[in-house]
Amino acid sequence: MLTLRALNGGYGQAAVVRDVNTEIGDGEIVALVGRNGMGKTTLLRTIFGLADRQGGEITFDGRPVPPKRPDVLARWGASLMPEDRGVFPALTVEENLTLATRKSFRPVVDPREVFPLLTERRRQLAGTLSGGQKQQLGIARALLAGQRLIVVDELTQGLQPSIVRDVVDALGQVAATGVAVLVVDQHPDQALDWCHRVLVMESGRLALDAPIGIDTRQRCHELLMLR
Ligand SMILES: Nc1ncnc2c1ncn2[C@@H]1O[C@H](COP(=O)(O)OP(=O)(O)OP(=O)(O)O)[C@@H](O)[C@H]1O
Repeated sequence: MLTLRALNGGYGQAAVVRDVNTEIGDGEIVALVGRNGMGKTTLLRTIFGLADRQGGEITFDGRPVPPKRPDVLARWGASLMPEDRGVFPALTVEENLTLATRKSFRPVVDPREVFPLLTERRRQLAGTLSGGQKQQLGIARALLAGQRLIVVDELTQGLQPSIVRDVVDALGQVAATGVAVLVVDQHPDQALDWCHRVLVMESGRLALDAPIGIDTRQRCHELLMLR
């Protein structure tokens, strides 16, 4: 579904993402991990046309994705929750959810059931929510808009463990219907427990791209120096 070929990206003259090649299939849940500053966010931004594509190709369901056109991927059913959560602070919670809703698509998991708080606070301005509450709203928006692909930068940022479990469960249910999921997680150790495949970024390149298994875990630990 999403294919990256020899992808380079960054900001103006600054090259950050270098020669990334990978493919994410229907229903696959992929974790993108790496130490701080290794280029995870820039890779996501390059895919979505929010950073400069400096070379390479991106295809989505076989169609070439033009650079600098976030609207195209959105129209094709891909959603991104960026690191800053991407909520509209001057709109209410409900308005934020309505804006993310697609006319012809209802996700298999209702984000309002995953995050009851969003119903309780539906009339509150999103800018007045706490960090963890904004995170729930951002993920809910990504679930509503992600008909084919859901991408979340820093999935567990600010979330209590019980909510993380609900989110992971929801993403699993969504993926079971064929939606692909790509998440950056600041707790790679946890992500390895529930993702199907892991991408490890080092200095803008993919140092590892492998299904989760005993060898993968060990290699990941070495690359991330978790032990
Ligand atoms: N707007 C920008 N202009 C120039 N360089 C940038 C910009 N944003 C990020 N960078 C640089 O790109 C590199 C990769 O940053 P990026 O945020 O993609 O890494 P990351 O792996 O997501 O890190 P973190 O886990 O800390 O968010 C860093 O060296 C960073 O300083």
